[in-house]
Amino acid sequence: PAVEKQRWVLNDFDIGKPLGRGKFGHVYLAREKRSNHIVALKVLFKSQLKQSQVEHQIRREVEIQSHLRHPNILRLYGYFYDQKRVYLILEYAPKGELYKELQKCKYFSEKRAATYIASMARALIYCHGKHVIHRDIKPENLLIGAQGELKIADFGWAVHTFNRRKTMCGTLDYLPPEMVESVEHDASVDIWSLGILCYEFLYGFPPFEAKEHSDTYRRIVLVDLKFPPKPIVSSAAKDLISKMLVKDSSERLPLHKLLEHTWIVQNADPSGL
Ligand SMILES: Clc1cnc2c(Nc3ccc(N4CCOCC4)cc3)nc(-c3cccnc3)cn12
Repeated sequence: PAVEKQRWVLNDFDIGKPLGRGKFGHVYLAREKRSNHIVALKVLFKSQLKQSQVEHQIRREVEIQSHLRHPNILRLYGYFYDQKRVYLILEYAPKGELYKELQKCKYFSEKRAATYIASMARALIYCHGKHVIHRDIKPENLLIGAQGELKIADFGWAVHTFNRRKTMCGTLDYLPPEMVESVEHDASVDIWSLGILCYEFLYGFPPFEAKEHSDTYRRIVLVDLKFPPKPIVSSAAKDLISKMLVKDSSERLPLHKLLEHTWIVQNADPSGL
């Protein structure tokens, strides 16, 4: 559509209040002057991107997110840049950041948690169908839409998995580095992270949290999964989490099976908002 070909410039927007600070710059509320369309404008400083060598990551984020269309994935409408900055034109999420909501509530009810997890599963099924792995599912990357629905934002760590044949026929010798750089993991990394997210929604902290990184690392590789006595959580919820946090990635519950799990069927709001 025409909007895709649009060459945006900063002057096309009225800039509003800062919504918050990201790692490489600020996010502002903004209004596109011709359409009066409200958007979020993420401003990234080229100097900082260069310093942290993340230009390719931003380019990948734009490439991937601009092609995804799903109610639970934040839209990326376009981008532009000037001398010093890169600007991402993003869908505005009117109810802000999910992790602040989780901090406020401490933990979510089983109905709210299941509704969020079901919508995340549907968004990830959509991504995986397009050979996109998010790889960075966590509360900080989730925003809340106008009807309270979850929006996966920040595809900074997403990758496009080449639907490669398992064995590369012929020699690898002629493959460029980016082809040989194997996407060492597959889409099941997002199932694991969704299991962590489900646990954190229900208990208020992630399952393998520890003071030292080395302890967290050990608890993850051992899958040292414990369910505290409080808050009281149904055995159906614990059963689902136990089927997602499995060391062998091929044994993790597939996302479409998650949507048929008793806990989801009995607790998720079918509107999926
Ligand atoms: Cl991208 C993108 C799209 N929409 C948002 C958004 N939306 C948003 C809405 C509402 C409220 N408020 C609601 C009333 O209470 C005060 C906060 C905050 C953010 N925030 C961020 C963001 C990013 C970094 C830090 N902090 C917020 C990024 N966004």
